[in-house]
Amino acid sequence: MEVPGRATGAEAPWKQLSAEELENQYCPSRWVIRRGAEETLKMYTHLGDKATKKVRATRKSLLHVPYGDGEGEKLDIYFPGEVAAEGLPFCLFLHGGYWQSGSKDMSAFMVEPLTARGVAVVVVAYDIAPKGTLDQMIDQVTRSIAFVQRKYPCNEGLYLCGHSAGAHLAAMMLLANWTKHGVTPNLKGFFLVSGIYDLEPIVHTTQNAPLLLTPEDARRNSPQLLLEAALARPSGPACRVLVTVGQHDSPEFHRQSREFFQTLCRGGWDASFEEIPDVDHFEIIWSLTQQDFVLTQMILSTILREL
Ligand SMILES: N[C@@H](CC(=O)c1ccccc1NC=O)C(=O)O
Repeated sequence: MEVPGRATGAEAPWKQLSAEELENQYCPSRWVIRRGAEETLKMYTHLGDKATKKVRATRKSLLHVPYGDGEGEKLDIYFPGEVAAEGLPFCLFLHGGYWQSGSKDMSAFMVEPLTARGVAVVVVAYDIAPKGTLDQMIDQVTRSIAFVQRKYPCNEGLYLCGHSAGAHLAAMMLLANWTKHGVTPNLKGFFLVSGIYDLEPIVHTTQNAPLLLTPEDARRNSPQLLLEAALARPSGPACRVLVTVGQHDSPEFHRQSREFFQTLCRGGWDASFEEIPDVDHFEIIWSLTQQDFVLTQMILSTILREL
């Protein structure tokens, strides 16, 4: 089946936007509909904090586990039962915040509903900018996955979920070269939520101030370009990729998700695309605290169907 996409060589659509409009399109809080931008960002922090405190008090967990020697290379593991069991599916979560804000300590959104259904959740920290560069973050995420595979070799599957900038980091793992890590992680699925896959437009926005990405850095770290060039299925055959975007995400975020999905299809990946109704860029992730949220259900049914 021919999947429609941009013809090679055609000008990228974002290049036709004015500097002001580009800034607007890549500032997710300007597109929220139910509350103001500032109130939304506060609520996101508050709900993340609250969910994290709650699961740390109620779930069996291993907190601040080092996956490398760096100060920031830590992860939290939350278990479904009373014991730190091994033969479980593990869902690793990568928080968003434009690679410059957020932390694992306010990002345990999906922990309660997933652990309630028998899935262990790992919330991964990485060094955000300006401390970390994008190349370092990608390397850290790669090592965190190798670490979990090594620690739990009898796992029932590793699933990777990322939000926004975290979805970018997760998507880069579709292209990871595991040979130098001496372990092949049992990756069975990717849940990419409101992500950015082509970083080039970011270079021309104020979001780039702490990141200091050159156009070359952006291209080297863009899964959209890397997959277009590879057009192959780099990972195991039984790996599913769910690309989702919020109904109220900006048109550029919609375009990025749709084009990434189309490229995945062309590369032979088992990919699907869902626009999640009635949510903005932040509601899409904080609603994962709810068992009956449509995206929580999609994640759970993907993981549990595989068992
Ligand atoms: N300064 C941005 C914040 C932002 O983009 C963001 C915040 C929390 C979680 C994800 C985000 N976006 C992408 O990583 C804004 O105002 O929308």
